[in-house]
Amino acid sequence: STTPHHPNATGRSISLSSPPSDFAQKIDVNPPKGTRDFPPEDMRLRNWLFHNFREVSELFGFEEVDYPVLETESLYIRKAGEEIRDQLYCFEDKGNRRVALRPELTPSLARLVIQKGKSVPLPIKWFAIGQCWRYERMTRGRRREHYQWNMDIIGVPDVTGEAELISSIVTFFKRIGITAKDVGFKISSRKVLQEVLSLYSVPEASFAKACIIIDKMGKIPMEEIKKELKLVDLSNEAIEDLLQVLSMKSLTELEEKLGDAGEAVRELKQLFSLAEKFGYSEWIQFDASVVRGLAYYTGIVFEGFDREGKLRAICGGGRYDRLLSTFGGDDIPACGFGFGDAVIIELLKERQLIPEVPLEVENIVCSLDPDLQGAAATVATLLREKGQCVDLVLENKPLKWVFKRAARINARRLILVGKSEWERGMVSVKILSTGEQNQINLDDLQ
Ligand SMILES: OCc1cccc(Br)n1
Repeated sequence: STTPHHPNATGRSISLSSPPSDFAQKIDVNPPKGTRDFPPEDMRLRNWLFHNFREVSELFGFEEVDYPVLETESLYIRKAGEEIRDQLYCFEDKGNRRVALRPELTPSLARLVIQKGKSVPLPIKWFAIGQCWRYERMTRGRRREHYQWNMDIIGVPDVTGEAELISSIVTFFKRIGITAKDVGFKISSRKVLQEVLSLYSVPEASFAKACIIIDKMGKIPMEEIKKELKLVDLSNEAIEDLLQVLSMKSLTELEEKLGDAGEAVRELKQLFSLAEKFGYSEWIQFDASVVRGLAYYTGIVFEGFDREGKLRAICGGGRYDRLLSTFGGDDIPACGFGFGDAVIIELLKERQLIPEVPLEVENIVCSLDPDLQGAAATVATLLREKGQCVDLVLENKPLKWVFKRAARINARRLILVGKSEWERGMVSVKILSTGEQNQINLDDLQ
């Protein structure tokens, strides 16, 4: 070839068919701010986590669904002052449509349920694992994407729905070695808030906004909380009473305040009674301060927390009986939860429960002679057709290189295709853990 050869940064010679000025400027090899790559080792851990999400969901009889990561922006436009709205990853597409990268999965679920209408019998039990996005100023250096496991039950009005969902999360925790000593669930109901506010004839429109403000308790100063509650028309008396109720940690105390006639107390008592029957009482506690930060919750709300108090909420969910009707659908009761892929990994690291997820390849196959590359391919195919995993050495490499690769990929067997054996229809099989080596007839290879 007449084109000049220039060694590039890696020392490999490449033929520069065009003048050096076109030589590529090195790109930024990192992913966009706030996003992650999943190289093989991380991907194996993520697959392990998602496999457990899926196994539990299927154990509970839920069906997997998925939706586009891109949705119409209007799905998330709620006027309750939610953080998820402030951080919406939204833009106008080339068709002048306002679209957004989904910040959560529940609105997509509501959209699909309405789309399916009567063709899907109730109750619907669906689960999904999907990447969700937020555009947060990188000042806080937080992630802009995470994967969320969701389970939702549509069409069950009673707290048996929430009890079932919490049971599924407890089942998940147990499967990965997390116990009630590591994690608990704080449980309350937005009906507590509703019943307190109704004592002060607070307008319905203020309810969702008040919830979002209260969800910021512990994150912003109490004076700021009170100021914001005043701005949504709560009187000082209502605010003081509300804050007093929100500090309650016992259902008995709550019952003394609200009486036992209201839905809030009745539903919470029923949920704690069901928890006994499911066998997860030691995992849950009443905590009136839990309201969660999504505007559409209408009843029971819960969040999983690490008892050492070092991490952010592990998961969260609750009842959202009005969401479908706000999208123009029928008034169908619903409950669900979201479980992110990041905090749980931080917890497993804290507890030294990150599992070993090694790469495991059954066979590495290589030819000892360049003329036997085809024979090696035949052997690889024969094994693969029997369901055996094979790493086929694709180039003519010295044995030292092959052994090094076999160790790196954790291969159990090395299959060598040599001239003299091949002529007798045989290959050499070496068990790498013991060094035991035998010549095997191709027909007996399995
Ligand atoms: O949990 C709120 C949330 C939503 C989208 C992306 C990330 Br990271 N976090």
